[in-house]
Amino acid sequence: MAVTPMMEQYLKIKEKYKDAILFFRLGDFYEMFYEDAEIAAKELEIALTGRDAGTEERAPMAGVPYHAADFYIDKLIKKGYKVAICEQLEDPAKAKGLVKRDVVRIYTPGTIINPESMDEKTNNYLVSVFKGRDNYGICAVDVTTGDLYATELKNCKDIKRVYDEITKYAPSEIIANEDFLKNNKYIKIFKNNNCAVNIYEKQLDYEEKIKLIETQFNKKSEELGIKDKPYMANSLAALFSYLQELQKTALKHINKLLIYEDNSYMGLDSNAIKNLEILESNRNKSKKGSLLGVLDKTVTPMGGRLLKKWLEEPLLNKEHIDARLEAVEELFNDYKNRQDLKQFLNKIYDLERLASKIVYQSINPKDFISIKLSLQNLPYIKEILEKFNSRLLKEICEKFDTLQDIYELIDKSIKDDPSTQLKEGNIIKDGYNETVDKLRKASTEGKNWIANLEAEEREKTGIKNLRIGYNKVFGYYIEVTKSNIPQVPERYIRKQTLANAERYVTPELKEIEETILGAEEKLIELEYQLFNEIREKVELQIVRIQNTAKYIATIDVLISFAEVAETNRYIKPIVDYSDRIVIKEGRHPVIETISDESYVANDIDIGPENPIMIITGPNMAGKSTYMRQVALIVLMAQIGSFVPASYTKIGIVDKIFTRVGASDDIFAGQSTFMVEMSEVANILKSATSKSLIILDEVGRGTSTYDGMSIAHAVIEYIHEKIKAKTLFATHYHELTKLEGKMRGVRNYNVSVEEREDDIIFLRKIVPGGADKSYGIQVSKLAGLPYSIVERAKEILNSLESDKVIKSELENASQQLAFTQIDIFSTAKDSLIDDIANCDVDNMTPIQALNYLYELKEKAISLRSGVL
Ligand SMILES: Nc1ncnc2c1ncn2[C@@H]1O[C@H](COP(=O)(O)OP(=O)(O)OP(=O)(O)O)[C@@H](O)[C@H]1O
Repeated sequence: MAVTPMMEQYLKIKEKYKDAILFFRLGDFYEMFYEDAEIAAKELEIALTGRDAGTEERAPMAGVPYHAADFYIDKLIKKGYKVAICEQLEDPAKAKGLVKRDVVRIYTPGTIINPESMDEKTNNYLVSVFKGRDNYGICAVDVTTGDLYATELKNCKDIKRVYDEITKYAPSEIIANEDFLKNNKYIKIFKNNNCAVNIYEKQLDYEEKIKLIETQFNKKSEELGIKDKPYMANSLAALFSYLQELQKTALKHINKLLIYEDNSYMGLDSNAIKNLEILESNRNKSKKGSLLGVLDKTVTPMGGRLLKKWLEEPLLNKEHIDARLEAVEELFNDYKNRQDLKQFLNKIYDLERLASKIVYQSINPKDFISIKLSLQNLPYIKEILEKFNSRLLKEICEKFDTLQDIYELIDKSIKDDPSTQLKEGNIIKDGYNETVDKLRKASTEGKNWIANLEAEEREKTGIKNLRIGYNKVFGYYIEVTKSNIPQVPERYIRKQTLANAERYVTPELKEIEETILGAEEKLIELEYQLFNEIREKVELQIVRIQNTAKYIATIDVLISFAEVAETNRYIKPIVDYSDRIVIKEGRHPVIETISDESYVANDIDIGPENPIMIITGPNMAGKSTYMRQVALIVLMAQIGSFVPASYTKIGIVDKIFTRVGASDDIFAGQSTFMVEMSEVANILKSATSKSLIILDEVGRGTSTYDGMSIAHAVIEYIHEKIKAKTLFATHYHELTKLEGKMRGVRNYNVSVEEREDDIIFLRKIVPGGADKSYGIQVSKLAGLPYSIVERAKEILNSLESDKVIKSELENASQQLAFTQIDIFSTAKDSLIDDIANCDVDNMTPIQALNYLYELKEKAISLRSGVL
């Protein structure tokens, strides 16, 4: 049996889009067939039916209504499918034979353009990566806003670095050349985070690739800054050809290429962003409980997105930081104008995403009203901006384009309450176009004619409930109920019989109908055409709209900083190029807002002569909080925000590193200790004297001695080679001995007060090392059942007199002395004497451990001939 012509058409198109679910437009529905239908029925929870395909078996079919398609497309995309939209390319009513159809757009996670389904304060990035040996080109685009960023990583042997760069964008889709995907353990992490990762390579000559990019921006490669950046150019070319294939439209809103270098911003790797809980809290993966959660008081989606970007890209240039800080200060001090500005910002819609909808031709008349209502506020915003004097606000004010010509165009052309559908009319305002006015008159007058005719016919026939109605099949008709049929005059022509009524037409009614319907049809067509013309006119101004949108975003973030500073009692930090970090009465910006206990402020003062702080103290005392608070205050200062402290002077930091707890690599299948060590290695490789390093219990992942030795060696390396400012929290109290031995090392502890069996956390950082661990007391505080705490104490006591442990320690120390260390016999004798004279039996395990540690050091010194 031959398949039906429509099915043949379907199969032909489907053949070209095998990897996508094909939405095949049939009238008011998108239908899916065969396997696509089965997937859609399951994933979208819609009915699976069948359709005669001309074959022996009916073709499985599932469909969604055209008007609700966005919802279903989103659902499939979120589940990782690609969706191809096949439209009718001609009016079915006018088509001769089979309606022409073809795919007009393909949606993937990184290319959906329906902003309603996204969090408005989050960008949706598609990242393109090109790898050539150890060089990488990376670019990221948000097609809903037109934002495009690109960078190149040269001689990059560390794939984690590339992972960090991509992770910054939290992409929903990555395309890359095959090389990049080969043996790349991080791909799994992206996929686990619901990011689609696929190979995409366009077989073009390099010259053709450059041409493709130049055409997109209408600029030469020198001007674009990609001339000597072949890897970046490759990634950009792949991106644009991919988008063109998918979207089949010119991408006019992607008109700016923002190139940045490795050192354009403070280096913040994915670990730091995660450990410092900058964008989301680690506990519940939400904005609440993160720095972003505290700082975000933005009122526009554009501001919300920009704030995220600023948080990930703290500045390095004092002048730029100061410009932001001065603006925040001015807004902070001027409550009245700040509130006025905020009130106007509050009325502004997402201009960036609306501008993109113009390009994609998915904008509807109501969206235009949103644009108009937004633009209406811009002159007031500019007026208020004129009252400010700080550099940044002045500059924004000067460049601020109020877009009033666009406002006027929309105002005079689009109705205030238009329909959302383009093909329903009711779009164009009266007075904008003469023909529209005329047609509209004809159609409204036509309606009066109908009303008059109805009254006339009632009069003539004496049928009181005679009524003129309309439906799509018969057009206008006269309806008479069954009981009145005997009164129907002969000139009525019967058209339809209903249960209780009959429907008729008359020649006169048909004449009026023709005039009305002709006018309405023409009106709808003309309104549609005019709407497209207006859209095209606004599209020409898209860059201006985008620029204004960015200024609005900037003002919004600066106001947000000022508001938070006021609510949370922040102060303006001083930034300079000194190498010191001085913070007085600093607080953790997040913990201070969510903690039940009142927050205890702490100081820090580290610089070239004392760059390393070793911080000891019991569990729960507040070591991690303190270290994170220092990093967060530095970061806040460098994004231009005020900070939670009473005084702050920050010597600009080039990178912040953190080594705390678990990281993404654990998910890539490495052991805790492996991850810990490779992270430490990475920090030691990348940090400079201008960096800030936070190390929380490094060495914990292995046995005590190994761990302690590693911690010791790491501190030594940082002290001698890197000289970075380092905060090192540890439970190894032995490390506090380094204070006397290395000049730049200082001991601090988070103080506690011991009361009988309990401890009280004072949360104050004080000089000196802690001398006890209080592990059991802390577990009691943490709610460990009483019986277990008591049992733990018993065990501790028994351990303290446990001979087995002591003799093991003794054995170990003897082994150390005899077998491992090659030393002169006299020296060896002195060690043996030491061990022999030592009263191990009367030591606690801790003392014994300390003793062993001393022995080890002594043995090492002996070997190097120091003694
Ligand atoms: N300065 C402070 N003021 C008030 N509360 C604090 C302060 N510092 C820490 N806290 C509270 O103490 C809790 C524990 O702090 P933190 O996790 O920093 O301890 P820690 O010493 O790092 O513990 P561990 O060694 O077990 O990791 C925090 O969650 C917070 O609620």
